[in-house]
Amino acid sequence: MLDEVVLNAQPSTDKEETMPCFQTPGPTLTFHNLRYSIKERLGMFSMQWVEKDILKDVSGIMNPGMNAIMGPTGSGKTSLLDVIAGRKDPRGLKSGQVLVDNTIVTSDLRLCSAYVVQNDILMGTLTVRENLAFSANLRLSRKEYSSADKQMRVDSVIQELGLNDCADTKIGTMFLRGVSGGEKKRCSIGMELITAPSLLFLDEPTTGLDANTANSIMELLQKLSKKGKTVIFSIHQPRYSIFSQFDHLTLINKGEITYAGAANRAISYFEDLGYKCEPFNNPADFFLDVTNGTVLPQIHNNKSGDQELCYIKKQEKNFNKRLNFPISSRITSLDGDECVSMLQLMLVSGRTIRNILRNPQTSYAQLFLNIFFGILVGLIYYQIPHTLPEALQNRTGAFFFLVINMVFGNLSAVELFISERVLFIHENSSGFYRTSVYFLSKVFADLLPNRILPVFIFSAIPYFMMGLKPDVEVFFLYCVTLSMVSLSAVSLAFLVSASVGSFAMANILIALPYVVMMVFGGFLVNLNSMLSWMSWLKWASIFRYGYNALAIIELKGQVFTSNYTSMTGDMYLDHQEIDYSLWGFWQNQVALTGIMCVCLILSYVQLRRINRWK
Ligand SMILES: Nc1ncnc2c1ncn2[C@@H]1O[C@H](COP(=O)(O)OP(=O)(O)OP(=O)(O)O)[C@@H](O)[C@H]1O
Repeated sequence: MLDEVVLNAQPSTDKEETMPCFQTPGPTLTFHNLRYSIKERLGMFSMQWVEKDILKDVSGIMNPGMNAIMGPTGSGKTSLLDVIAGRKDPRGLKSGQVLVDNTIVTSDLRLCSAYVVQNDILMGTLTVRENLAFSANLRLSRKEYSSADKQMRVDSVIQELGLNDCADTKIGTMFLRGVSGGEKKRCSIGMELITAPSLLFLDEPTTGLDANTANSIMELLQKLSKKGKTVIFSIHQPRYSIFSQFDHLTLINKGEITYAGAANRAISYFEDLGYKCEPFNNPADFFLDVTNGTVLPQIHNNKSGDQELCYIKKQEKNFNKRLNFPISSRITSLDGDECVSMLQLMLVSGRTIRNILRNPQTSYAQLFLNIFFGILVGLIYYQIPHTLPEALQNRTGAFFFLVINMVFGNLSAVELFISERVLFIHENSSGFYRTSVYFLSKVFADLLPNRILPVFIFSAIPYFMMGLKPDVEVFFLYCVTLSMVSLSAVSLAFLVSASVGSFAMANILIALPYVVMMVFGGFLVNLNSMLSWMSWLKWASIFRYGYNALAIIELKGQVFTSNYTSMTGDMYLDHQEIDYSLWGFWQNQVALTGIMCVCLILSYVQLRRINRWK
């Protein structure tokens, strides 16, 4: 269920408070004997799989405050964070439980907690304020929050995160320089704070930031934790000023916990075990050296990690007494699903349109390409005569060329879902909107305006330059045919785009069906003389349906002459075995509509099947 989710959100009556979204007390999270494994193929071509444990029977507690998960590269920090945040594929969890305030939670925890990913995932063409408003509008209940309340929530998050100066600056894209890395990270945190979560997960929040920016991000997190939130984050090798802000430390190495307890007790714990932290050494570096085995104990000590395990057990006992409300009560999906879906559709479509308008390079290129090829086709087939053989050869050639342009001119559609894949996965799994809403927003806001309008421009230019039938109805049917060809080609590109994650794969996969369809289009090869077991492919050819429909509307009822003979268009269509009856024409449109619908339905199915687990 990916309906609107509100976690501990304050009702609108709280709006007079200065920072209502940061007031809630955070829960205590514990995890017990977690064993998480992944399956790996033995060799590249091997059919055998082995299970590799990446978390080995780990337990711990995270109380309200700053909870750091630290360890060397590949130690399992992110995996531990993802498992306790409900973001990792649950099939890999072989044993163990995660409890929040003494209630067992499943992967649904992701719908009622906040998770800030390592690589900021934001819409680059929108400003900081617009991104935050998008999160507020989709995730705050309409029943509890008026538009003014949501606006106020956005303003308070901007103020709290110190984003005032860049609130109206765009995040930035490949073509557009936007806010700084630190501001982007703050905005990502703000996207989650909009729902006033009391439990906040962050995956390596300081990675890629300079020392000062990293420090200010951690100060911000500490400020939030002081207001009672449970902040849990993975971090690689923090400097001392950052380490000193931790309340609780979980040290992990090779999937096993080497320390879990108060951050300020960690040094004495390791000293008790015989490891000595040199004066002026950064404790974080010291702990990593110990876990890596770079530092050896200076005195032999029989104490083991059991001492710390006792500490964990004692804590467990304490928090077990505190029985708060069950976590499930935090998930408040709204009544009136239809209304919610319509609102989501409006908001997501609005963002898509805004994104297209602010990033118009592709649309301009598409329009320019259409005008260019329209004029080119018009010039090549300028004023086609009614004398044979040019009359038929040029007309059929022009139709096939038009269809080719229509199909291949829409290749750019393969990028649609690929370019936003990460954003979609993040927002969808965090409960911003449903898959169907995202899909329909693309259909309404991209497919229709971006793929039909340019077709009419492209169709009109060569039609009059070529001197085809001067008849309004015929011109209209000609435009409808080319639009249908365009839509079915785009739908196929959508299907490929929703099925794969990389442009390289998408280009290979889309080129293959387009070329096969072109060969079976009825112009390059006589389909009646083909091997019978291959000729069925003509039924799946967009080119064939488009070409046949154009040939019918232009050639039917025309007479072409030469010095010695004359030939009707009907005779030519008969000869090509093209059914030019009324149904004969419309069955091409029905087939194109069918291809379009099947491709769109399959695209939606593919979007739903995208792996949302990390
Ligand atoms: N889905 C997966 N498929 C294959 N291996 C995985 C998967 N998830 C985690 N691993 C492996 O588990 C180990 C721990 O990975 P994880 O990303 O949790 O480490 P980390 O401590 O966060 O590392 P880093 O600091 O480099 O991000 C690594 O060896 C990693 O390759």
